[in-house]
Amino acid sequence: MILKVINQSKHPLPEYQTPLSAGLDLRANISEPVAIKPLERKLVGTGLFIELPAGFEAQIRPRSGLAFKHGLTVLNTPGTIDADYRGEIKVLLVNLSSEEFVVQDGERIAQMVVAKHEQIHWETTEVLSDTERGAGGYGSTGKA
Ligand SMILES: O=c1ccn([C@H]2C[C@H](O)[C@@H](COP(=O)(O)OP(=O)(O)OP(=O)(O)O)O2)c(=O)[nH]1
Ligand SMILES: [Mg+2]
Repeated sequence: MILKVINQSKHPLPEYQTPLSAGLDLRANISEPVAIKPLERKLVGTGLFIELPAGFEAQIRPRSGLAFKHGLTVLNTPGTIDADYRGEIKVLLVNLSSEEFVVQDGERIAQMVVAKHEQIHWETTEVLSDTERGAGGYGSTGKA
């Protein structure tokens, strides 16, 4: 699909790193490095503004490498970019490690997955259909 974008960052547009990648890596667009202390969170801009078609959302997800190596993840993962949002795409990073992490300008800090979604209309009812699972959850299938 084609996605309209305004690129106000100093970096090239995000790219799929491999032919079948689901996510486009997003780069930090910052005037100076951003230090994130242990358990601190920082909102980091990308300089990107998009216009998603109706029925689509963009999800902002962590990069597993940063999470594994540095404990750096996206606090609100998956972040939701609504189709009617016209502001800058920002990434809410949180440092879950015991060491400070410094984000550099242009660093790939998260990935964006564009996905279709439904919008529902409620139908209020008194009864839901019977299923084998019923109300079981939270590990219910592991029990004897
Ligand atoms: O990681 C994110 C999450 C959200 N947004 C932008 C796009 C999204 O459309 C808007 C609102 O996000 P959300 O609905 O998650 O936040 P909210 O706390 O419910 O704020 P609002 O009342 O503005 O919807 O903020 C981002 O740039 N990055
Ligand atoms: Mg909201």
